[in-house]
Amino acid sequence: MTETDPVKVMKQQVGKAAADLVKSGNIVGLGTGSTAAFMIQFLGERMQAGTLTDIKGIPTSFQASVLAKKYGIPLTTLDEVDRIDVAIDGADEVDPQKNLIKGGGAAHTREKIVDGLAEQFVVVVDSSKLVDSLGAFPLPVEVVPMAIAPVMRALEELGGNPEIRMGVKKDGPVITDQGNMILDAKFAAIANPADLEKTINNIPGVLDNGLFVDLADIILIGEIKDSQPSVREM
Ligand SMILES: O=C(CO)[C@H](O)[C@H](O)COP(=O)(O)O
Repeated sequence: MTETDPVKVMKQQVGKAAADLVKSGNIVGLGTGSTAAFMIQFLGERMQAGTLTDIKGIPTSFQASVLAKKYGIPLTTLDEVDRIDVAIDGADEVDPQKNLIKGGGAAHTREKIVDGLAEQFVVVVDSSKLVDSLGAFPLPVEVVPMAIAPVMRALEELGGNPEIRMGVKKDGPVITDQGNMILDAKFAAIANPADLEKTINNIPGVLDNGLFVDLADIILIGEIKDSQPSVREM
């Protein structure tokens, strides 16, 4: 590993540790984001080295699908399999109860489908993602475009201060893999993630929000201690 940026080193380490958990024959949920991208790369390297055979990936986004193809991981769909053995995905925040905020990459709707179906859901983060309580990271909410105004009003009533996520190197809003828009809602604090997840998802026009409650089984945390990268489990 030649990477020198400490955050990238932590992401790389934890991505490798997660890829090492996958067993031959597994159906694997492939997460989205820069940390999950390292995991997909290491899965491909294990396949090349012959230490991992006969796996199939279920991508959580266009990005994951492109990376899987790049690294030679065969893909399948939820129509074709009746189980996902393990899903490995990043997160934007992780609290001590292993609840998450996801969706920094606008992929949380598909991620919740795939990660939630997996027999084991492994989260890969660098140590900067650990928080005492969720909410400093604005909560991503995927919204059907025609409902954007009423959903914004409903989120404001909940204290969410929503903003439409805008594109980078693209004028106008971010459009998700499903053709929808993203609102980022900044709550002062999220006291009850389970209640808020359900309340937001009950607003007509909302597909899903980035609160992942009681879904994660293992959190792998990349950190740097005494100048050495390491991985610990929560
Ligand atoms: O939820 C996600 C995408 O929707 C990502 O997993 C999350 O944003 C973390 O990304 P990164 O590993 O790049 O920090």
